[in-house]
Amino acid sequence: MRVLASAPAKIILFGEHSVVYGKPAIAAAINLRTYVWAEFNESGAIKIEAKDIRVPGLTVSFSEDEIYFESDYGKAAEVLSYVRQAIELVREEADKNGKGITVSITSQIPVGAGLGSSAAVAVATIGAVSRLLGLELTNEEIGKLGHRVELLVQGASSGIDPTVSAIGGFIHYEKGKFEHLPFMELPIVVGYTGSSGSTKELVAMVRRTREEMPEIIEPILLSMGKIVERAREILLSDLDEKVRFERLGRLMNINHGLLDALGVSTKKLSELVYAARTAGALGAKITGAGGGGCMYALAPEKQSEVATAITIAGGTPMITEISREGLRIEEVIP
Ligand SMILES: Nc1ncnc2c1ncn2[C@@H]1O[C@H](COP(=O)(O)OP(=O)(O)OP(=O)(O)O)[C@@H](O)[C@H]1O
Ligand SMILES: C[C@@](O)(CCO)CC(=O)[O-]
Ligand SMILES: [Mg+2]
Repeated sequence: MRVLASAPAKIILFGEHSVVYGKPAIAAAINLRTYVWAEFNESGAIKIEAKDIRVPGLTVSFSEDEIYFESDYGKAAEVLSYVRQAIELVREEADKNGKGITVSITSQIPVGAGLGSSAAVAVATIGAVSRLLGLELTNEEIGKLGHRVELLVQGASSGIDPTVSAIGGFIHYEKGKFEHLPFMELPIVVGYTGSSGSTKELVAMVRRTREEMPEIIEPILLSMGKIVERAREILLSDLDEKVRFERLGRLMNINHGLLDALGVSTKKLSELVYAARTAGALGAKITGAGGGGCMYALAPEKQSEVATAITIAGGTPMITEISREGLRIEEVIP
């Protein structure tokens, strides 16, 4: 039997980092996906084929007639830890530790770019392997297992990324609980800096700063939570669309400034943010953990101008749509 599952990327509209400290956040699934095939193998081992992930620490030596490969096994194993933990959690749930499983991954989501590649790979793996093992889990339950995977690998995770990847759409999230917001098309442009950041390291860095100067960092986190409350009110209001976007844009700009104050922006991210605003975006901010990766801009009727400005500033624009669907079982071959 072979099973193919897929799970989407996400953007965090408001509230990354503060959500780790129990504040609310708003996120949406987007139409870039990670695909995972799962099947049994005869060896009894877990085998992971990650087709588009770079292996760190690989050295290749060429002599006259031979090629030698050396790899830093620690680093190579670490990069696959989300997938390994996802498979192991499902095997524990299914109480079927004995069978070998091969998992094969292809992904459209840039890695370490704030678009939730870690959550999508964990959720799609759990989806495929749980179906292979005959477990009947809801998407919400799979999102919770995805959260456990992120906690095991990163040490800290709010759970917003695996939740939105599993259930899809547009959500308000707070302390493990989510609420679907009314589905709406948002005129956004995502700008990718081309560099990456590690969520594990960025979350740890914010934690250290908060421990060092709680009286300064706590009010910033509180303020981020208030931004989310206002944004939720605006999204649920019957205000005219133009007014709604203007207000959301202002909140995005404040949220970006606070993320910058936490130290998670980079020169390139801020350049893309300012380029987008100059080209007419109503608001622009980092999305996800930062340290590289992506920003997004809200740009009604200005999406192509903003995309051009992001390109000129050295980034890669992506005009994405919100994905109603979360985890999907694409194929089951008996
Ligand atoms: N296609 C993939 N195959 C295997 N592992 C992947 C894949 N995509 C992502 N990962 C895992 O996720 C890690 C990146 O996760 P990280 O949380 O640091 O960034 P992100 O999820 O892309 O961004 P953010 O958490 O800010 O949304 C990679 O180092 C790798 O371990
Ligand atoms: C930085 C963070 O808030 C969002 C990463 O997309 C981490 C998390 O919520 O787990
Ligand atoms: Mg992640």
